[in-house]
Amino acid sequence: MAIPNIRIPCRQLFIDGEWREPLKKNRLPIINPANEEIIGYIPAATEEDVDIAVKAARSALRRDDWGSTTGAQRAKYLRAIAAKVLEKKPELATLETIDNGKPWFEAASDIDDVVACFEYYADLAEALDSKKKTEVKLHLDSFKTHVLREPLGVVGLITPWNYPLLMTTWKVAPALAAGCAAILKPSELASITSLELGEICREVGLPPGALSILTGLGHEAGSPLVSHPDVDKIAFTGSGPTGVKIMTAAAQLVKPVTLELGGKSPIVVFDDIHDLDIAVEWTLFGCFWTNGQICSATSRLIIQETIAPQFLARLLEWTKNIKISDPLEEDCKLGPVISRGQYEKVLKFISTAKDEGATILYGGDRPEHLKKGYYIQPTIITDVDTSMEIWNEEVFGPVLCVKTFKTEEEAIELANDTKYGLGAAILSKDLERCERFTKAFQSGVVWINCSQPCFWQPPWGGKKRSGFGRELGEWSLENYLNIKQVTQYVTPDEPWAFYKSPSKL
Ligand SMILES: NC(=O)C1=CN([C@@H]2O[C@H](COP(=O)(O)OP(=O)(O)OC[C@H]3O[C@@H](n4cnc5c(N)ncnc54)[C@H](O)[C@@H]3O)[C@@H](O)[C@H]2O)C=CC1
Ligand code: BAL
Ligand code: NA
Repeated sequence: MAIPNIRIPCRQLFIDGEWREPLKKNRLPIINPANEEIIGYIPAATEEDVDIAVKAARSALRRDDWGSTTGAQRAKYLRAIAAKVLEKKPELATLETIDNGKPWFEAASDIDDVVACFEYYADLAEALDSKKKTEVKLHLDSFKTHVLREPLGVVGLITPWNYPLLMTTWKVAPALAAGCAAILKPSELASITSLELGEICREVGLPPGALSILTGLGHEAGSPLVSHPDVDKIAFTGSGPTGVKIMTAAAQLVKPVTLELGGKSPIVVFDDIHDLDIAVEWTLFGCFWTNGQICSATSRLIIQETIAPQFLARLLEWTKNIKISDPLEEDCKLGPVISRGQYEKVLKFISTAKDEGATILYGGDRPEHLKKGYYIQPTIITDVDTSMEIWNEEVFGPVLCVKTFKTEEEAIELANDTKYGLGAAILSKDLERCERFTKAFQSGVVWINCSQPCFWQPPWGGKKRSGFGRELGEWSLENYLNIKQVTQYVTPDEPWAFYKSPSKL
């Protein structure tokens, strides 16, 4: 597919089905991480805009054109959105690349996932119609009970910058499938494609207020959404500290939250791998894909001592072979990290590792041939101790740290030696051993003989400080439904006879 040249659209906030200027008229720069240039501006919403969007969402839920839709009717909107996204795939992939820095072909594959995800939730929306009302068998005949699965209400969706339109879709598609009215707050570091989703919703005639899109800063636009008394739920993906703030604010209103907060996932490699090169490639992909900015990145390589020298030598050769370039170049495999802040943060992690006594086996700096842009070489760090920051903290950049082990027990202990619990991977020919690790890993996702492939049908989410709740699959739909018990007394002419009846008049 040809990579198109493109103009950055200038958008306003998408509220109540139309483009509206933020009340305070503030805008934020869009920065292309590949050349550090300002390439446009996004609107910056504040509390006042959030309030207008919440009112529009409430009104959508009250109106028949959204609030009384069947799942099958909502499925039509979701399929129309999917079709439009597919039609605009080259443009959207390019916008994603120049906003986020990920290689164009990765962005294009994200857009394919976006399409598939909207289609998948269209199917689930349809299927919801037959599950909307289900009977619950009771142990007696004088009552009967059924359960209604209703839209939860107005939901706030706060998303990160690493998979901008895809993370938006993971939340928007199930929320709309369930019949909620959603307000999306994308990351200020990569909002362009989420705003384009607003244009797509307008083009397909999604009823006003079913989805509003408020770009802006976390504390100005995200925080008022979390604290708004008329927002029924928050779904969040992002950093741990922001997750804590959101949970604390939501707790004041006893507002449910789902939190996906990243991690420090292990990849355990045994000496009985099927093939050295295949295992090396999964190890690289597990940590360096998406420029290393993946919440589930397997950024701790735990390698069996017997194979370590050979494995690391080959890992080095493969790493040197990774093409680092402008992400719009066709065979780019590693682009820049998202922002100046992230660039400095990642380099600081590397220098602290050095100061703490680790060895930078490869990388650790800006690639020499790229003078501008937030580029960092793929970096491999050895001689790592479990007390070091690099072993314990999420880097969110192309940095892999390595530790060796002798026994299975030691490998499990190292794998679980983290406050996080999102992903975990094992590479080994012995499937019984893989089974033992699957049980032992303290994580929400396990990969066997691979790392990172992520499909929309299974559940996604973590445990420990990686957060809680599950996205994707049918699990995500449940996040946006209210389960209502309806119990009926079926013999209303028979007295309940709990109190003593007074004498008849
Ligand atoms: N789990 C994941 O997928 C991600 C993890 N991260 C981690 O987070 C670090 C910092 O990246 P940031 O973009 O600063 O992440 P962040 O957690 O601050 O931002 C994520 C989203 O939350 C919003 N937000 C920020 N403060 C908020 C508040 N008080 N109330 C409501 N919403 C708020 C942001 O505007 C953005 O939309 C990265 O270095 C990385 O380690 C970043 C992006 C994704
Ligand atoms: N691979 C997808 C999920 C994430 O990094 O947030
Ligand atoms: Na950007």
